[in-house]
Amino acid sequence: MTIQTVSTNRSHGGVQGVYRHASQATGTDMVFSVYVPPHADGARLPVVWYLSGLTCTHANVTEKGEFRRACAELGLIFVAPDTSPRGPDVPGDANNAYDFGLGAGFYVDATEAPFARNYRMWSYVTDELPKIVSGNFPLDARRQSIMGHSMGGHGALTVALRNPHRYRAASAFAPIVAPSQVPWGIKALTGYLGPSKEAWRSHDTVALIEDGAKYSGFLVDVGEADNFLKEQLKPELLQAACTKANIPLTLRRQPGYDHSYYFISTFMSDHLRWHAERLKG
Ligand SMILES: N[C@@H](CCC(=O)N[C@@H](CSC=O)C(=O)NCC(=O)O)C(=O)O
Repeated sequence: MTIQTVSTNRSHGGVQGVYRHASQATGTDMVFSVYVPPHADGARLPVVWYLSGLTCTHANVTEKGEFRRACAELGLIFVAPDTSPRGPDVPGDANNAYDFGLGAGFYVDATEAPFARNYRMWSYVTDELPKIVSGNFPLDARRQSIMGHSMGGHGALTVALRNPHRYRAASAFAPIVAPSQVPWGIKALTGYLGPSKEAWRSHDTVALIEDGAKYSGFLVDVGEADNFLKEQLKPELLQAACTKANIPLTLRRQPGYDHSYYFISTFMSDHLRWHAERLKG
């Protein structure tokens, strides 16, 4: 499991790195970023995984997420994977749309041809990448948490609900909470998993909760001026499901904020503090 260093930069006393490796999960090269905060020699640190949204690579949050000052203060490693496999032989959307295929892996292991060969982002983010990061960075695997934005918020919440003992905290910015019920999700889940809605339920936050998944609680921020709020995000469905299942949800509706990294970066340090509280000890 060798990784190649693409770049490293000193930042807030720690190191922001970008790395490349050959992925067995996706059958392609994959690029990810890791911020390691200043720390004592030999220390093992808690880690926050960040899953990005449609059209993103590792670079969007790395360059615009404004997480490093808080991670340095709180002693958190921050890892940002890509959102899909990429390469000349990787199939994408037939019409080059932004919401399927390249940059839009939806954090599932595809079962449908021709996507099943490469689109294995569930295995990548929950299995292969954690092993690679554990083997190359000073992380404490007992202290992990996960967050994400939009499609990545969907990824973070579903990964946490299905692995509640591994991820001690989960939060999201503008997550797609019920992909089975909204256009982005219906397109992606049909394309990757096929038409049977039964197969979608384990990749749908609201359906997972309806089906009995439990979690210690979520922090979710949405912008009230987000153009995707009503058609694609539908936070009210998460609120109803959490209320019914007695899952604590802190849902904050932020007036005037949209879907962009201006929104995410504004509330990033709140989320990291919330994670750090739950990653203590
Ligand atoms: N190009 C599309 C919208 C694409 C978009 O807004 N992508 C978001 C994530 S959306 C849900 O997963 C994003 O994070 N973009 C990258 C960025 O740096 O802002 C359109 O124009 O409608």
